[in-house]
Parts: sequence; C-alpha cells; structure tokens
Amino acid sequence: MTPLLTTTGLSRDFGGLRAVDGANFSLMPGEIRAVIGPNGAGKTTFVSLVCGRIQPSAGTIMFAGADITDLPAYKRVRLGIAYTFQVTSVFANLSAYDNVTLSVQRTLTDGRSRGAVHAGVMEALSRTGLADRAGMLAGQLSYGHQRLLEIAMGLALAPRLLILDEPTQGLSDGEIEGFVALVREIARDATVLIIEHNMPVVMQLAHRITVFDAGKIIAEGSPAEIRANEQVQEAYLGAAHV
Ligand SMILES: Nc1ncnc2c1ncn2[C@@H]1O[C@H](COP(=O)(O)OP(=O)(O)OP(=O)(O)O)[C@@H](O)[C@H]1O
Repeated sequence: MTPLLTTTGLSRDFGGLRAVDGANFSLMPGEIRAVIGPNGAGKTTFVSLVCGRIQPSAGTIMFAGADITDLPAYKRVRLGIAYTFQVTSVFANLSAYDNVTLSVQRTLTDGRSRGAVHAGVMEALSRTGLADRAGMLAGQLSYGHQRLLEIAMGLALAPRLLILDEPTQGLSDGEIEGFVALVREIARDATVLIIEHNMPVVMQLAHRITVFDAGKIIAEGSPAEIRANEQVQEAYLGAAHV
C-alpha cells in the first residue's frame, strides 16, 4: 500500500526559531494517527504545513501521489484535505446548516446541484448528531456542539484526510465519548490526523502515534510502544500527563 501523505525533510522557521525541523512523516490510508508532544513542540505548525495554511521553509509534501508542496490551501481542500483548528471558526450569526453549506460552497467548485449540496450538508450534520439543530444559529449552540459543527463543516467536503487540531479541548466527558465514536465512524472512509492532548482519547483512538518535541519527530509507534518509550516519557508523558 502506498501512503496517502508523505512529508520529507519538512521544516518551518519563524525568524530564528525552527518550529518544525526536518519532519519525515507518512500516513497510510484509513489510519487514525495521533500527533502528540509538549506545548510549542510544533504540532500545529506541522499540520498547518500539511493543509497549506503556511508555507514550508524546506522539504516536500506528497498527497495521493502528487507533490502538493506549492499548492495553495483551497486547492488542497479540493484534493481532499479538510481541517479544523483549535480556535472555533463558525459564523455565530448563521445557522448550523448555513455554516456547513458555506464551507462546501466556498471550497468545492465542482458544479454540484443544490440538491446534492443539501444532501451532503444534511448527511454531515446527522453524522455529527446535529441534524435536529440544523436551523439553530451557530452562536446559540453549546461550545461542544460548535466543535462538532466544525467537524461537520470538514466532513461535508467528503475529505480523504481529515485533520483535527485539539478537537476535544473544552468538551465534557460525555461529549468526548461521543467524539471518539464519531472519529471511529469517520475513519471507515477517511484517514484521520488528530492533534490531541487528552491521553486516554489518544490511546483509545490512534492506530499509531507520532511524537513531536522541539520541532522534531522523536518517536512513532503503536499506543503500547509509545507508552513504553522512555524518551517519550521524559519529553512528554511525565507524571503530570498520565
Ligand atoms: N506564526 C508564528 N510566528 C512565530 N512563531 C510561531 C508562529 N506559530 C508558531 N510559532 C512558534 O513555533 C513553535 C511551535 O508552535 P506550535 O503552535 O506549532 O506548537 P504546538 O506543538 O502546536 O503547541 P500547542 O500544543 O501549545 O498547541 C512555538 O515556539 C511557537 O511559539
């Protein structure tokens, strides 16, 4: 099987700081991959490079067999890379339905009929459990539901790769449980790359885990391998985290 995503020597400098440092990374289709590491390790910068929000200082990114290093973000979305970021980006004064519709209309220009757009939007809302809130203003949804709405906005793009940056932050325990089930369901027909600080969520969900520290990938393996890795424990899984 060939990887869906491969980065080679991927680096990004901010002034004198090398936020991502020579990342060699690959992701197989259908995987749920967690990216972990201490604050400031470069995780968000890394996924921002993958989705094209920022440009690399060095290195290459291959997606589905094509070199996407120089492609702008919107073209990567069209190839099937969707993402949600830490900061909620829903439009508070639009309904949940309109938020998802906008996400589709803004990014996909494949001449979908209105009927097809509607069906896709409703499917994304029902997969995330929001169908009965479709008409509510996004700003009136609970924080947890706003996070789910963002995932719906990504799902409506029918992504091959869905990137989630700290999706469980601020969710209740019950919402986290629902989220874990949702990601498993999404992974039946997409690949999921998830930055997550909640270790029980990581250990439950991830097929494999990649660990960043100070911009570098310091370890990669199954949840059991990562848990047993001493370098990882030192860098990250200190007593405070497990
Ligand atoms: N736009 C930017 N300009 C300058 N420095 C930046 C910028 N974005 C990130 N950095 C720096 O790059 C480093 C990596 O940041 P990044 O947000 O990728 O880490 P992270 O692992 O996602 O952290 P967290 O877990 O806190 O979200 C940090 O030192 C950060 O301050």
